[in-house]
Amino acid sequence: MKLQLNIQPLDSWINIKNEPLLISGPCSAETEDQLLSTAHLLKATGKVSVLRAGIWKPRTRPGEFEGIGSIGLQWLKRAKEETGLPTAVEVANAKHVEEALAAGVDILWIGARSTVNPFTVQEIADALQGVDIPVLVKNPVNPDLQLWIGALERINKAGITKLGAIHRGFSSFEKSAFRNEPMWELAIQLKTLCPELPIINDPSHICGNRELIPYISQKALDLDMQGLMIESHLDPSVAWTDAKQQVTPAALAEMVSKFTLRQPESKNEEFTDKLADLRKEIDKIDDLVLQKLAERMSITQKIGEFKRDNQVTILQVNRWDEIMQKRTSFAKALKLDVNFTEKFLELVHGESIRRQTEIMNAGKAEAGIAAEAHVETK
Ligand SMILES: C=C(O[C@@H]1C=C(C(=O)O)C=C[C@H]1O)C(=O)O
Repeated sequence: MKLQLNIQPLDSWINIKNEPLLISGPCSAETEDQLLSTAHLLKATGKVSVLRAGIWKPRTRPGEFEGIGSIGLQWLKRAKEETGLPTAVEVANAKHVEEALAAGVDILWIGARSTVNPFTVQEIADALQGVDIPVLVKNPVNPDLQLWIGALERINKAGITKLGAIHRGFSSFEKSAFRNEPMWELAIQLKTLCPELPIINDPSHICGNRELIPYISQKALDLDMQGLMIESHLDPSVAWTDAKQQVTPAALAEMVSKFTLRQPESKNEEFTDKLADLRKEIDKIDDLVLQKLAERMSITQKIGEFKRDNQVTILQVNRWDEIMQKRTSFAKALKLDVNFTEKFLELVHGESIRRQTEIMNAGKAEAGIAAEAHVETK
């Protein structure tokens, strides 16, 4: 089902100075001088459309720098007066909203740690009733698309139509090269559910280091995201927060000048004809893959009946191990990604087991079988 949000197009509420839309500024406002100097340097690049700065910082443990607080709003006001750049801050409760509105902040964003809590989001939404201001909603910390959507809906229901999402990646227990796993598929799902919702990528929080930011930014642009929020600091080495992931305004400008900007579609006839031909080939192959999968499933069902009649368990680890070994080395030879192949085979195995469970327990475990099928198709 499509997501019904009442939203206005991004370019009707942000004056995009340069493609791609770039929101930049320090992770935290530290001193008036730091914020103003950074703002002027960003403005001078000619590439930045909005100045961001965190002034209320949610920290995991007490005792760390929790943001400069309300005084930072006055610094942002000055930065805007001096540079002409509209400003954006993170708000995490009704008081933040009221103060930010009173100080003339142009754009508000809701952080990942707030998006996870519907009470917090509702409090912010209530404080925004009757206000006309753009709001950007970061994805929740955990990979839960429904929570992200729920927060967008709450803000939209409060009457905010200048609405966007920020993709900042998701926490994971697994060790990874990223601070937050991009899990692009969630952002893609959100875009599929609501194509008119602008999604802005936040490579700084996905990467957690400067080095990977160009790669993630380019990928986000190639996935047709509408903009980037990149943290910058006049001297990242002395930044009070997130020192490793901030870049200087000069490095930002250089990075952005190297991005390749691509269009979501082309009207070139030669291109569209060739694309249509290639897509026809894909359609045929997908049909064949599905037919073959259906054939495979009917054989596993036969095996299920055979096992049921001979009192043999469904799971056969040795056989499964053999399949994984053989198929992944075949996949390698075919130049298929091994990780992808493993994930695909695991899905197939799961479905094969589910079908055999149905056969083996017919009439005995209807509710459980239906529940598993439901989980898998959700
Ligand atoms: C189909 C079987 O049952 C299970 C499913 C398998 C499969 O889908 O290939 C392999 C091993 C078993 O865990 C089988 O035993 O061969």
